[in-house]
Amino acid sequence: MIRFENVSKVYTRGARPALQDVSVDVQRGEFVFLVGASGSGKSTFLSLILREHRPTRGDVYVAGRDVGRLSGWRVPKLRRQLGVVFQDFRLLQNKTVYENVAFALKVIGKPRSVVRAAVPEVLEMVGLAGKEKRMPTELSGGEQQRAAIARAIVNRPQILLADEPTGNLDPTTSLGIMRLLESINNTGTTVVMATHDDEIVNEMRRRVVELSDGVVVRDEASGAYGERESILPGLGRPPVLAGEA
Ligand SMILES: Nc1ncnc2c1ncn2[C@@H]1O[C@H](COP(=O)(O)OP(=O)(O)OP(=O)(O)O)[C@@H](O)[C@H]1O
Repeated sequence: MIRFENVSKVYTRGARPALQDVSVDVQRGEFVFLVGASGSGKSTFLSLILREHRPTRGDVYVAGRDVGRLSGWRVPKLRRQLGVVFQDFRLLQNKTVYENVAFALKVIGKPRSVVRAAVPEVLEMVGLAGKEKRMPTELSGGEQQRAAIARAIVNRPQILLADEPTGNLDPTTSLGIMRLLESINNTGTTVVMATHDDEIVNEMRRRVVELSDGVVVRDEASGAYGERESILPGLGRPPVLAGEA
């Protein structure tokens, strides 16, 4: 579904590459955490999928298309296959929850009948039924992120990209957001999530791709946030219930 083939990205000539010879293959339906220190290249990785930038070397394939070589007029079609959520939610502040989600469909020309059917359904799915008329400022952080996720998936994209979606949320709220992302993934949507949230990565036990200075230093099928687990066995693992061991 997403394939990076020997991808390097240099933003400024002479500067250190933001990504260096990155090769990663994400299958349809996978859930992948992108981890790494600040500046390691996570956002750059996502921006190449979105064709916000083009690779300096190598190729990025999304749903079979070489997105670096896509002509400009095809980029909107690519982006329709991609839902995106951010740490800071990015809701339109002068629109209600309903309008925020409906807007995502209207701008791509969906007829009113589709909007009327799809918006309540997706708001129900993310747990915001009954809060359609609230303005973003009348929602908690977790609810704002749920609204942003609803907006990202209302068009049923094949891929959901999330850049630090729990970065502004407390641990309990974050867990709720992760359960939601998990349920979206369970419907077949491929999810790639950049995060610093070690607790969540350790809890979820999904594939982990770790970047360090733009280089993939780890790619584990069912990984933890960091290597320290191998030093401190048991850390971050779910507690073993009595009788289970
Ligand atoms: N638009 C840009 N122009 C120039 N350099 C950039 C640009 N975007 C990112 N960089 C540089 O590329 C490197 C990787 O940055 P990137 O934002 O991808 O890292 P990150 O892992 O997402 O960091 P964070 O966790 O802080 O969001 C950094 O050195 C950064 O300064």
